[in-house]
Amino acid sequence: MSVIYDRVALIGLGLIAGSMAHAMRDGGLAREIVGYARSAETRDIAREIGLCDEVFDSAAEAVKGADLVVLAVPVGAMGDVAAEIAPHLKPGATVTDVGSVKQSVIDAVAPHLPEGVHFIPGHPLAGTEHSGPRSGFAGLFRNRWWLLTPLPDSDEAAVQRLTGLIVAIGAKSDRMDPAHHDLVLAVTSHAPHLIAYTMVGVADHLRRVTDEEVIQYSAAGFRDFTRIAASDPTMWRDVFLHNKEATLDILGRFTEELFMLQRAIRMGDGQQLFDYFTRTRAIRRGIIEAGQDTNAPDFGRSGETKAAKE
Ligand SMILES: NC(=O)c1ccc[n+]([C@@H]2O[C@H](COP(=O)([O-])OP(=O)(O)OC[C@H]3O[C@@H](n4cnc5c(N)ncnc54)[C@H](O)[C@@H]3O)[C@@H](O)[C@H]2O)c1
Ligand SMILES: O=C(O)C(=O)C[C@]1(C(=O)O)C=C[C@@H](O)C=C1
Repeated sequence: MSVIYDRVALIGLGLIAGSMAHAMRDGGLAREIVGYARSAETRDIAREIGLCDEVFDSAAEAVKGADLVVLAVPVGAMGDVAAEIAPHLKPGATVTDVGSVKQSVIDAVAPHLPEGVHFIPGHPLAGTEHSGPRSGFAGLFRNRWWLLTPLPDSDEAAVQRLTGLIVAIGAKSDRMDPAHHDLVLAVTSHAPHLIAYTMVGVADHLRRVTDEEVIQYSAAGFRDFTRIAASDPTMWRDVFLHNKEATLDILGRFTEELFMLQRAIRMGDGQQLFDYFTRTRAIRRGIIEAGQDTNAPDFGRSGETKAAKE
């Protein structure tokens, strides 16, 4: 493959930036990959494992001369990072982000960026419960969606070039309106994470009553919840605080459905339960038939756990 950007600067050196670095290097997609992370420990690890060609001690230094700047920090930190790098950006550079929420990132970042710099917000729909500079791997984005939410005045050539990188990394690219993105992700990612966190919290309370049985005999479904609930607390705190309206809307709908099923159980209404589960099974089968179930089993790669990062 051929070089798409001469110099790429990764701001934040965790799971997503690290996976991009591996994928870009494997594909020869950038002549030079440089990076910056806030914590000195993360920068030292990144240097030790050769994650980038060079790791700088400031974001301002890292973005100098970069053709593509990727903001890969928690969504609550995007605005401050944008303010810090803005005076140092090369004219004509593209700035993108990988945040899990789009409208609030646009509101926080766009006002800081100078004219002549192309801001193209994005979100790869791929991740694991691991984080930190050791957790990335080249195959993370393979066959996964990577959504772009360009602004009305985004430069089409710049969007095409970024799309070229995303496709070369192995992902599938699509465009979406930012508010619509936030609603869709509230359903497919944000509310499910909150439910997983809650379920594991409930089990933790119960564990004290049942003397560890809940954890010891945890079945596959609950294990999946614990994987999700091991995700990074900073990242997910920021997701919920910055996609508040959509998440609360979906959680309201979720609660109504839960009460409806709760009532069916109480009333012994087996038909209602059966019909409901038949409908949800058909949805799952539809996803598989459409080839959308790309959650390959090798995603549980070694790396720091979210809790042990930074
Ligand atoms: N993990 C996922 O499943 C996933 C998937 C898609 C998108 N995202 C999004 O990607 C972004 C990064 O997530 P990740 O999983 O790579 O996180 P991570 O915790 O693995 O890495 C985050 C990096 O940002 C750095 N950082 C934190 N605050 C900073 C600040 N104020 N200034 C500079 N650096 C800072 C940390 O040192 C770390 O290097 C987040 O916005 C997240 O919403 C995550
Ligand atoms: O597989 C996982 O660990 C994930 O939760 C990844 C996941 C998701 O919900 O699908 C999490 C957050 C992101 O913004 C994108 C992807």
